[in-house]
Amino acid sequence: MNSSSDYHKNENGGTPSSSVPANGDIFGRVVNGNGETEGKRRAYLVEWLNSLLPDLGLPVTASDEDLRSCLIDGTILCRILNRLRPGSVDEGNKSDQNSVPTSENVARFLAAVNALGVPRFDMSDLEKGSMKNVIDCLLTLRSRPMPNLVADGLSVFSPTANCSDLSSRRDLSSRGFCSPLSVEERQKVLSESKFQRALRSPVMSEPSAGLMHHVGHKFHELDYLLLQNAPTQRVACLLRKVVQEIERRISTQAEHLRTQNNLFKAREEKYQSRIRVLEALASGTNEESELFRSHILQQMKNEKSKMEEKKKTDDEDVIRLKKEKEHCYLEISGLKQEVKELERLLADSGNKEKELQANSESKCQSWTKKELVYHKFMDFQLGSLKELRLSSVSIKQEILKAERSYTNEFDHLGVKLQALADAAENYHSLLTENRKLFNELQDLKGNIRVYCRIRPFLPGQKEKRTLVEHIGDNGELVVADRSKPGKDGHRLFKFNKVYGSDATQGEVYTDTQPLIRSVLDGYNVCIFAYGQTGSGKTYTMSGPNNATQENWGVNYRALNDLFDISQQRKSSLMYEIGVQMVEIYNEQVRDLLSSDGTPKKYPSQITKCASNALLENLSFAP
Ligand SMILES: Nc1ncnc2c1ncn2[C@@H]1O[C@H](COP(=O)(O)OP(=O)(O)OP(=O)(O)O)[C@@H](O)[C@H]1O
Repeated sequence: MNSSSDYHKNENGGTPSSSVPANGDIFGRVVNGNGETEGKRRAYLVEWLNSLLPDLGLPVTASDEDLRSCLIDGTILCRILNRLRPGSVDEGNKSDQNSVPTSENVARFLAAVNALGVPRFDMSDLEKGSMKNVIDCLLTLRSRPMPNLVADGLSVFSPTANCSDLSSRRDLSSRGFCSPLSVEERQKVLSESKFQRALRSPVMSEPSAGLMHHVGHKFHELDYLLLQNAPTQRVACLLRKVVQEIERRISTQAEHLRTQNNLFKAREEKYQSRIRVLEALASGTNEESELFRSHILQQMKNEKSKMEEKKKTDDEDVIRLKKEKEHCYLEISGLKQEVKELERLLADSGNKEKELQANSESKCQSWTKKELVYHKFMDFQLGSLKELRLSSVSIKQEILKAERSYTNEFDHLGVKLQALADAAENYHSLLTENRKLFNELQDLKGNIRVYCRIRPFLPGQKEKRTLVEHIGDNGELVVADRSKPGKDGHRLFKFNKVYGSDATQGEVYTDTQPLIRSVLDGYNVCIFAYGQTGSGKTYTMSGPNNATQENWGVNYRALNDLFDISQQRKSSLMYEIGVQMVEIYNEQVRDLLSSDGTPKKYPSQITKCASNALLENLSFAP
């Protein structure tokens, strides 16, 4: 019963979202005028009419005259009735207004309303009278559950139709031709009505474009969420919901199509059986029944053709819906793949997020450690900086102090330097005087000095006895030859100095060394050794073979002093030192520094000697 009530409510154009109460009780109260104003009732009516006929476009604040001008030709009234009960009345087409008088449309509407038992209005009310009756009539239609005219065996025919006469219908009804339908037929018709309602339900009435719009809206929402960086899980969930919604709608559509198919088949069978019954009846009746039969047959044929057309249209709808279904399946499969891809991406992003999180945590820890280290380092550096500042201050003070002391010292040094400069001025004169005195001393010692050195016995001569009897400090040497008698046995020799057999190379050089200084003072000096073979000349002048510094002879020591003294005097004097080396043997002079490597004989006797004591035509090594 509830579904039936809902059905009538929907059939009458009530919508749950409408601000006009869909409940008939409310309109009943409006009709009864229990406090509601006429304007409000008219507004209710206008709103209902707009919802019933969306193309009507009446303003809610429409006046009685607006309503009258809208309803005066009767076309809208017929459309209202046909919307409430399709096929109830023949609608006058706007384009046919010239051919169909407007009064006929109103008359058809009034006849149909009268048949429904709804309080009607007069033509004059609509033309020029009060619109109250018109509004009452329409609101009653709105509020009253609309009887199923077919189900109730009622049909509103056009006044011009042959069977519009109610009496005829009553006759037919009494003969059982137009009697109320059986319970089974009622249920079928009711189910057909349910089917039609299902077709007009939000699911079925929602065209595929609307469905796609809904899906598109979901995707638009998805895009919006993606743009808003919504969690990917929420996006995946939303996609799943979209897919589920599409699947649900497609399955609902398929179910309705199957139901519709079954209904059409059942209805076709019913009409076929009815045709067969009527044909059987027609075979044995009179003229009246023949007429009725032909009428019924014609009507049934018309209905059959209409149903076939409708079936054809529905088949086309089925094909179209199947195509849409396939298209939706394809879209669903695509969406599923996208969902899988998104889930995979979600998993990847989750893993990456974890990795990044772990990396960021480890980096954060390392940076924290580094920060601590840097803080410590900075503290240490700041401490060091403070110490440096303090030390720099103290250093500055010390520098200032040192500067002052250096200034004082410089003053003292200036004084000393002045004294040194004064002393330096006298230095050269003193030095010259010193040299002069030194060389005068050398002259006093004698320009020619003869020293005697006693050679010790060689290792194989230990059994021999020395002839030296006495060596005096003043250079006396007494040689005693016991083999010779008298004075010949004792000979006295006088030298500048006599060196005993135990005298070292250094002691021998001690008396020669001042002469080297005289050389650097510009005097010519000659040192030579004289004696018989094996007496020790080479040993004294050069030293033994492989001699060390300790055993150096006079030559090496003299050259060494030459270089030392010249180095000491290099600030004031520059010396050029060279050497010539010759051997004179058996009155032959040999150049020992000859460049060809072999000592060659000097070509002539030494007859010339340059002022600088160099031998002419002899090799000179600088
Ligand atoms: N003062 C000395 N102490 C130790 N040995 C010495 C000393 N004088 C000379 N001799 C040794 O005596 C030997 C002869 O000496 P050296 O060759 O110097 O004599 P010479 O006078 O140069 O001989 P020659 O005229 O034949 O060249 C050498 O073996 C040398 O080492």
